[in-house]
Amino acid sequence: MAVAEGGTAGAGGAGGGPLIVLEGVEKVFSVRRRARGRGPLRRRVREEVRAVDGLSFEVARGEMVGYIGPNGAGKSTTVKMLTGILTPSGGRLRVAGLDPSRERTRLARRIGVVFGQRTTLWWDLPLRDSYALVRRMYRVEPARFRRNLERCVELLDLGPLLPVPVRQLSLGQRMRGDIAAALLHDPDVLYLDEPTIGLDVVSKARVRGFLRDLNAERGTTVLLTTHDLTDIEQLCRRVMVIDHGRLMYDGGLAGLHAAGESERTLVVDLERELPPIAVEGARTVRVAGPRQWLAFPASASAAPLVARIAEDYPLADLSLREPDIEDVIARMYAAGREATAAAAGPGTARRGSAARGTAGQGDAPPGEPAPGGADRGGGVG
Ligand SMILES: Nc1ncnc2c1ncn2[C@@H]1O[C@H](COP(=O)(O)OP(=O)(O)OP(=O)(O)O)[C@@H](O)[C@H]1O
Repeated sequence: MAVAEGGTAGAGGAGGGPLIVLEGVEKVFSVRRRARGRGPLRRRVREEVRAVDGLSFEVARGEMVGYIGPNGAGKSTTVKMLTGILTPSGGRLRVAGLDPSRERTRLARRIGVVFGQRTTLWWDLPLRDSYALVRRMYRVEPARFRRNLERCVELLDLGPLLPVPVRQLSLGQRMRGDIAAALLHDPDVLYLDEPTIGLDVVSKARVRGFLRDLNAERGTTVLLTTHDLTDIEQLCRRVMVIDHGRLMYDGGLAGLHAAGESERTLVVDLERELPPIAVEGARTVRVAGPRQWLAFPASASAAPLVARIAEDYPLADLSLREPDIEDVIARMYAAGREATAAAAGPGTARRGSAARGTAGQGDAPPGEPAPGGADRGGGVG
């Protein structure tokens, strides 16, 4: 596997080596669906859903990795296998040297999990009491618990919230509360699923700042699932893209933009209505009164472009729009498919291969499918 640029090599779980290892991991669900046709008496047929399909990667201790992909790509299924909630149908999986599904209790002491859309806190209890329960569940020594709680309270500004029942907290307050709960037992790995979803700009900045410090100061390994590219931009030097249960890309964010040929948009407000702006390095894609939208490659810097526009046009205001993750992935996926089809000849398009590092560098063939078992996953959290 390719450890991304900036990936920190380090000691793994039991000894040296990476902290998270997946080798050809698969997860196949067996679902029953009504057969095609009409009428209420249609037969129910059993179908396989290959949620994770030959996934291989490693994460070194201290890395902060973005794990992204479109809806239904297999991200949650991967995280559920990493936490031991689901058993893989095939392949090999280790976290901190442990087999998650077989050694789930031991692993629980080494990992923390935060789901943006659900809470692991007790709805009717004050935040403080939820933390006391977490301490008992994880059997955290009192001194260590006090130390960790004090740190989280200070850095996440939780002091005034400790006596408040969880149900009375705002989304941003609850998210900070959840992040603290996941860290009270000093986990080696933190899995974060959409930690900034629905948060306002200030709360997002606070959560991101906290995660950055946590990673820098304590070396906590973080696997971050998000639909917000700014989360990745500000936190992760490495990003993995998964689609249809397969690794499509593993590398830096700049390489991802290049692979998806994604574009950012500069929204320019002029002092008056003018013909479309003509400036090198961007193209005007929309004009509405004095407002114009200019698209430019996401891997390029906006600064020289802004300077050029300001020099030649009466600028009133401007803002920058990041590309949407789904859009970047869709473009990357289409580009990969076209490249593969072109290489294989006419009429032979197949699913894109994993791009590593930067676009087009060393495409790897998708994992060979292997026979899979069938079980149903429970919810996480
Ligand atoms: N318990 C289950 N039983 C049957 N199919 C499942 C189960 N859990 C997930 N799947 C299927 O596996 C595929 C991957 O789902 P998964 O939840 O891992 O995607 P995801 O990348 O987390 O998506 P999202 O961004 O929407 O959360 C989907 O097709 C989903 O319908």
